[in-house]
Amino acid sequence: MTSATGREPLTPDDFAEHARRELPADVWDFIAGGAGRERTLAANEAVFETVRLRPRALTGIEEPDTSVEVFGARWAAPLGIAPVAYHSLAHPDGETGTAAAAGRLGLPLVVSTFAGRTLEEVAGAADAPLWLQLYCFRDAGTTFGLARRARDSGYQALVLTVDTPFTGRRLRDLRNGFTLPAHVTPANLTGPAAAGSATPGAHSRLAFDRSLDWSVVARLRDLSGLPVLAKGVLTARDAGAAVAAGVAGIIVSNHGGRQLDGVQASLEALPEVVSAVRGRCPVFLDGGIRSGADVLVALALGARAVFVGRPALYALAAGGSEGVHRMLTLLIAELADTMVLTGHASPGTIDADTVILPGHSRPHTGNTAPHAVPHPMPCTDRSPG
Ligand SMILES: Cc1cc2nc3c(=O)[nH]c(=O)nc-3n(C[C@H](O)[C@H](O)[C@H](O)COP(=O)(O)O)c2cc1C
Ligand SMILES: CCCCCCC(=O)C(=O)O
Repeated sequence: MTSATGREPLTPDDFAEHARRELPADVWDFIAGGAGRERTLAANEAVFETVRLRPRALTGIEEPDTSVEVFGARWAAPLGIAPVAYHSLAHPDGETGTAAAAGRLGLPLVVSTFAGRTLEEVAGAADAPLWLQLYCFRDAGTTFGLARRARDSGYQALVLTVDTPFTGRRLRDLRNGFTLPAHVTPANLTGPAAAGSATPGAHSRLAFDRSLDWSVVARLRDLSGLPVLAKGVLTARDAGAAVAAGVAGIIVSNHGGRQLDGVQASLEALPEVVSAVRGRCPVFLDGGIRSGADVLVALALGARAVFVGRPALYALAAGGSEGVHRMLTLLIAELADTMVLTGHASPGTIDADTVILPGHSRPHTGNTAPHAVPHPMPCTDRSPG
């Protein structure tokens, strides 16, 4: 697991560089790419470059405790792995390798509806919390069957993806004519819900249920007995609808820039959602997290915890399960260092005054409570990557 320069990877970007060399070009494009002109994809990472941290000196903190409690479970850090389809595209270790790596570190994994391993196999490979991400199929029995299997095999929550009536227009995949290699199949699906020979985009248009409304949250919760989170919320209006529908949590996400190109970066949308939720459920974030400092910034703007998507697949491609373990270890170490240097002994004290947002020479000073909501993020100026 060495980079082009022959060195050990030290950051998620180092793993990405390795993965780019390892993977077939069309597989790299499927993972790395976004929708349309990839403006939102670029914005997700670029927005973190615009936030400044405020250090604190002589705080006496020797070893910070990075752990957080989520739905009664202790995570070793406010960090988990976002649902990403088909880990076996990146490495034969697949989702079981990712789950084992996350589990060794006490971090959660959200398993995709389009996992290449069965829910039960993944549950057997991990000690840490598992959540199941759900897409809702036109055949509702398929969706509800997945929810029941998750409950029966010890998954702790369901994550309903609400931003995907069909997958976005991913131009790289269209230009490449991307289809899945024969060995990569959705292990938990059969019949019309399984992708068959169609491209992922075409299959989603045939199989996903576009008639859904927010009442599906209560149906999933009632039949599984599991908490249901909504993933893909970017506005106060949708946050209010999600809370009214009874979600246990919200994941602020634009699907890694793969759905509606041109929407805000996840971090830009976070303060609006946190403000609308008013503490009624925890708010999480994914999109563009590439360092421990990024984790801290998202917490300062109100996230309870964050998830990484592509970095997990890149690390898997670079070094299998060990690669994922290494990448997560680096992120936790970076977070711990950043906490010491900004004066936080635990995630619960990371507040809005820890950061300065673009356009503000001084930090927000009105409310120093943990997870206070600072000024809205102004739009950032950027070009597609
Ligand atoms: C290759 C790939 C596959 C994905 N598959 C799913 C999926 O099956 N379900 C889902 O809700 N989100 C899926 N996502 C979106 C991720 O859950 C997450 O929102 C996004 O990757 C976060 O951004 P990041 O990659 O910058 O960390 C996928 C993302 C990628 C890159
Ligand atoms: C119909 C198969 C689609 C897999 C979708 C995975 C996903 O969400 C993604 O962003 O890609």
